[in-house]
Amino acid sequence: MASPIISIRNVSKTYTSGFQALDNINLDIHRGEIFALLGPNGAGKTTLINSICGLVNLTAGQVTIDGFDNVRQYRQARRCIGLVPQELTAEAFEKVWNTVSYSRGLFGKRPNPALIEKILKSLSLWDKRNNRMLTLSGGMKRRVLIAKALSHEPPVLFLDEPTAGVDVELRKGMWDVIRGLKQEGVTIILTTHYIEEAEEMADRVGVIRQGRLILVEDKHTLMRSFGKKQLTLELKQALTRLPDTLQDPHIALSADGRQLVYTYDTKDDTADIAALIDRLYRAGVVYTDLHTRQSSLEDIFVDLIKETT
Ligand SMILES: Nc1ncnc2c1ncn2[C@@H]1O[C@H](COP(=O)(O)OP(=O)(O)OP(=O)(O)O)[C@@H](O)[C@H]1O
Repeated sequence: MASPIISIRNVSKTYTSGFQALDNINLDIHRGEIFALLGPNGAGKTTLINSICGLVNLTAGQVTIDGFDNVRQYRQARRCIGLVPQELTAEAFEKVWNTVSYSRGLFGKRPNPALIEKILKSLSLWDKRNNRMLTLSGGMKRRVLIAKALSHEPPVLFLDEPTAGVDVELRKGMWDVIRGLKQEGVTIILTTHYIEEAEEMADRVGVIRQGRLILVEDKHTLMRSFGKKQLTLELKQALTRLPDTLQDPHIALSADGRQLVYTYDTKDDTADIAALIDRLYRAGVVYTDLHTRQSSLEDIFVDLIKETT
């Protein structure tokens, strides 16, 4: 297997306040993947990103980026990274084209107007290139920050809450941009509060809680192994209680007695829908409709966070 593009070994961070924000994190990021870092507020996501990018001094441990140690070889390591911070900071009076070109210059790269044009076009910012930053909407400002982060052609892009406060349509547009970057070979690490965002895009998911990485898993494997399915039957007549023949830990009656919900593991071969239907028939339970629902990454995430509380 190819060497990881980022390697994080035994990383801990205790702020000067004495607060331990990261506790012995070990993680490899694969080349070309989209890795989503999930966790509740204050879990340590931004601290981890900032630690990798060399913006936070590590208390212990080591990070290498494309083989470069992010402390001893800071300049080389930093060149490999584009960082889009959570906060929308921008030079208000600067024009879009200038601010993006300037960012490239900061990394000692020669001007490359054709590249800047390509980046601005891919982010639908081309017609805004002569606008001053203060005239842009929040969604546009965020895209300018992505353009700045990409201006020096880094192989790795960090996106801290890329779609926070962005409306649904723009969020979907942003997802397309991120997918496009992956197709160009950029490795992407993002944090998000919108679990749907991770479900939509991530190849792998990491869950961080109270400074500890409690799970790292391929998204599809995670959804298969933790996923549950629910079969809901709309009853013709409300029941006051479940008939004795239907007493089963997998079967529940809704509070109003109008729905019967059968929950089963997607990987459980013993889940037998035909047998359930037969039991309902024998118990004289008549239903008018039925539908199934697969648990989302959000359900899994909420369960995970609960379990480790
Ligand atoms: N400079 C600092 N000094 C002291 N404590 C800090 C500092 N920066 C962050 N913290 C604390 O470290 C913890 C982790 O913060 P961090 O911003 O990494 O969390 P997060 O997972 O990114 O949260 P959010 O989802 O709210 O952005 C929080 O409890 C925060 O208060």
